[in-house]
This record gives sequence, structure tokens and C-alpha cells, in this order.
Amino acid sequence: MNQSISVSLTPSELSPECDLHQACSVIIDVLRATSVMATAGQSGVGRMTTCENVHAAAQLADQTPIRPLLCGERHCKPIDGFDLGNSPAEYTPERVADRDLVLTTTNGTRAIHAAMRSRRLLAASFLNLNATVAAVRSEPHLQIVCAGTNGQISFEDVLLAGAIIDRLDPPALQDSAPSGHLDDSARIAWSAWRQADVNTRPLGQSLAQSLGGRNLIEAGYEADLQRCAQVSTIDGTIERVDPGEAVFEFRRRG
Ligand SMILES: O=C(O)[C@H](CS(=O)(=O)O)OP(=O)(O)O
Repeated sequence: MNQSISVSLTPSELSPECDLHQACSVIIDVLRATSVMATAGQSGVGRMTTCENVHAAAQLADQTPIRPLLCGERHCKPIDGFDLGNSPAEYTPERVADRDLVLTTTNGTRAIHAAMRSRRLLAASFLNLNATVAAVRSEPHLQIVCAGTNGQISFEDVLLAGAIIDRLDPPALQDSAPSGHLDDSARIAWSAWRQADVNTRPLGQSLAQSLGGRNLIEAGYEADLQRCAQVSTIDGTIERVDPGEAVFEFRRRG
């Protein structure tokens, strides 16, 4: 299949001129927003609505007849008055099953909103890597958007972008093929993933060295790195329900 894959190493690379209307975009925020969404999905959450700021999230929760859980972080910490923070460990079935939630985080939910004009929108983490790859395999134009950390490239997101490309194994990765269908950022991500060599070096170690990982360790969330470094332990995708609305649901595979 002729698949073109582009990677935005930070959301700011998605300028308003960037035409996403035909694209399937995959948003990556390994540490930790998209890992939280996958975990919540696995735990039986209802719908997940993302908001760019704290005020909008709180207002939305107040206006919703059956109050959703208010979730997210600022400076890695839970937000005052919110129900849950941004640690996947918090998203247990006991807490989230059959509940809707509203999520706002520093980088992840912003990246989602930067790509809202995409035809199709998914949120990916290492936790649901295989399910995400299966869901986008036949998309002709794939746009992978790394959330980064406060405007900077973050290694953990680039690694997952590379892992997705590696598993898709597009013809452009073969030496003999023309390289037109993989942009240079996609090639950088793929090389980073190959070099990380997760067969000999645990993925958690690479995450610990990344910008996002170092920030989380400093904030006391080191255990989350191991949680977010588990590969394909969740067999479902996180996908936007309707174009135009930042509402997501977990779709179990099979
Ligand atoms: O708490 C998190 O997981 C991060 C905080 S930051 O990257 O250190 O600012 O937020 P996220 O939006 O999930 O990257």
C-alpha cells in the first residue's frame, strides 16, 4: 500500500497551512496523557473529552448533567479541586469504570487540539501500540504528532513515533524504494527507535533519560515511567468519536 507518513516532532510544526483534512492523525504523549487515556479505556471509562485549559475543563464538568470526573495536571501535579491527576495508576476500574471524564494536561491535550482538523484522530501510547498500528495500517496519509514537553522535542514521544513506523514497515523504509512517502522527521523517529534497541535495553531506561522522563522523576513520579513503558499490554485504540469534537472513546480490538 502506498502510505505517506509525516511526523511533527512538536505540535507547533502543525502550522494552520498544514492540510490535515484528508489525514489520519495519531497523537503521542507517552508521559503521560495518552498513556492515561489508554489506561482509562482499559479500565472501562465512558467518553473522554479533552480541554486545552483548566477553566474550560472545570466549566464543561459543571455544565454536564451527570458530572464527569475532572482529570489532569499542571507542572506534573494534580490540579486543585480535580478528581484525578495524570498518573495512569490512578485510572483503576474502581475509579473510572462507566464514568465519563474531562482531561486537561500541559502538552498532550494541546497536541490533540492542534490536530483537531484531521479527518480521523487517535491517541497512542506504548501501552496500545499494536492496536493503534493495526487501526491505521491502511490509512493513505498518516500524520503522527508528538506532544513534546513545553514546546520542546521529547525523546519518549519520538521513540513511539519510530516504533509505529517500524511496525507499519512502509516500503519507503526499504533501501531500494523511493523515499517520497516518509518525511525526514519520520526517518529521524524511525532511526531513534532502531537505535534505542529495546531488545537489549529496557524501554523504561530510555524514557528515564528523556526530557519528559527527567521532569517526572524530579516531580516524584518515577514509577509512572515503568507503567508507560509497557508495550502493547492494552488491546484497543483511543479514537475520536466525531469530527469537530474532542471526545474520545476506547475501542477494544476484535
Ligand atoms: O504530568 C505530565 O505527565 C506532563 C507534565 S509535563 O510534560 O512535565 O509538563 O503533562 P503531559 O501533557 O501529559 O505531557
